[in-house]
Amino acid sequence: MVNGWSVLTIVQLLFFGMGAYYFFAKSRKKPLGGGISSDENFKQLEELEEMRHRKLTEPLSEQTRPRSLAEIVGQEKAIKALRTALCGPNPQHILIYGPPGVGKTAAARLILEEAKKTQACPFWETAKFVEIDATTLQFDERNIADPLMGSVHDPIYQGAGAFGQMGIPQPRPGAICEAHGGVLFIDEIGELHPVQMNKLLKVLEDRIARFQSSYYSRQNKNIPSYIHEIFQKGMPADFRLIGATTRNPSDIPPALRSRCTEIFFESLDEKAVEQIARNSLDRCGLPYEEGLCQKIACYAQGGRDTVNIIQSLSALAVMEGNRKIMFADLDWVAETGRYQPILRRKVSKKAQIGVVNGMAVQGGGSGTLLAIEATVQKSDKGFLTVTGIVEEEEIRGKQRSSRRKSNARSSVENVLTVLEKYGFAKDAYQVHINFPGGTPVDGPSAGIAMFLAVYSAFTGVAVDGEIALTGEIGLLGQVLPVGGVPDKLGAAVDAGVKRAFIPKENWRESYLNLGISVVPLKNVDELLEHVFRKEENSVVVEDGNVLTAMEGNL
Ligand SMILES: Nc1ncnc2c1ncn2[C@@H]1O[C@H](COP(=O)(O)OP(=O)(O)OP(=O)(O)O)[C@@H](O)[C@H]1O
Repeated sequence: MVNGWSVLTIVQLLFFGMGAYYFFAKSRKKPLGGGISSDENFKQLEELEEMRHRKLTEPLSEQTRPRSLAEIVGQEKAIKALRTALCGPNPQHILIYGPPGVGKTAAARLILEEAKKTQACPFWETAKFVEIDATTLQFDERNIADPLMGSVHDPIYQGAGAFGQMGIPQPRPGAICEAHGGVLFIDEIGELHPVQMNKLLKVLEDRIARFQSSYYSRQNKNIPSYIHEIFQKGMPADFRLIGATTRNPSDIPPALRSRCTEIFFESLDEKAVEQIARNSLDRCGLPYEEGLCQKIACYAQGGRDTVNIIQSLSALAVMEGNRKIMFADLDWVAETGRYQPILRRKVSKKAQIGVVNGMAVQGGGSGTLLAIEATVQKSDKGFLTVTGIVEEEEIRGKQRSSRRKSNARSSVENVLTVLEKYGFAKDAYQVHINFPGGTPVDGPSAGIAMFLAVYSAFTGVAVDGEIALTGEIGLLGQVLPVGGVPDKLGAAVDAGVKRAFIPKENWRESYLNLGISVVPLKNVDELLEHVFRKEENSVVVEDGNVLTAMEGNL
């Protein structure tokens, strides 16, 4: 009996086990949504999990990324402006301009956390920083997928799932909704398609994301109430925008600019690059030869270049088993990476005839010094040659574009007219003005600098090498205001300029703290008075120290 019971029990258990296995195996084979069997699903999940565990070491660029605003080097003014714009009780939308690799993205990534620490700031602890790169956003006219603005997954699509079968359109929120309550950072914002830009402007205005679909009907009872609400009232998209760009402000649509606080990141000077190199090398933990950071600054334009060079140096040290990074290693990295030594122009202490330093702004809004050379020779008939400038400019309008003679070229002609007041006869001289160095000059702000160069060449009086100028010239010799003066003065300070001349209307009290003498001008008479009045001219011009434009070694 006992044996009979146990045989029956064993048989029953056997049948039960087989049944359970049958059902289990069947359920694994049962297709999931999208026609994938659960076996396949398990397999894919396992592969994903394995991929997640397989990690390479953290790249140096990650290790050296600034972790606080204090670690962003050489951008003190811009960081202060960023704090002012975002960390107060009423945060603003922001546009950040600047050359590549100088800390724009790094600063944007840190500013929201900084704002959260401020008492009055409206960002919640959970506020998100959502980052998107405009160069990767392909504009899709059919609006099937839009990671920025969001899209609607209509029931006609394959894989629209259970909702699709019931004819329900499904709104898919984009980055603007994800960033609700926080910050939306759009890198390279200047690359947005004009249609995307217009949609973004609308969202900044309304702070709502709207969704539309021809499959949506208010009467459709199948549609869940939350989807009805999204179609009827939109989805909240109240965020602060931070856009970063390497383009010039004039390339950004005025409608966007007018809604944003504009902040300018500077190109990094040698000292800043050295500091970034020192910080990064310290984080690598490898000793290095004294003076290596200064040498890195000869090759690196900005922070990204610096970090890349150090990444190669540390890899080389590990590969060759070196204990210390040496100059020779840097030479090898520079050679194989095709890094060119950077010419950081310092002004010459020598006074020169027909050579002056103009102050200019280049792409991304950073300041630079520009040499301007002039020669004047007696001739039977007047002749003007200008080299190194943009001869013609294209003006692009909405409907059409047109070309005109460049502002710089017209400005040279103004200069010669003004010089007539000083005894210069246009018809009796051959004048050649040159802008060496390959920086394209396309604006009128070199007016007074060209005037001084030609005046010097015409009179044979040398100009102090440690002065620099910016300002448009009017036909009556007035000095007219120009843009970018703070950046221009920054570049003048870096290049060792002692006196800088600017239009009176550009004057600001803060220029008193620059450590150089900044002189405001109303007209070119004042300029000549300041530059050539003996007692004010700090440079004693000895004969052997005077060069002409042709002899001058710039
Ligand atoms: N001013 C700086 N101070 C410290 N590190 C910097 C600075 N600028 C750049 N770096 C380093 O270079 C890396 C790249 O800089 P970042 O991405 O912020 O440049 P960017 O200005 O946004 O350039 P892009 O316009 O090309 O996006 C940073 O992660 C950081 O390691």
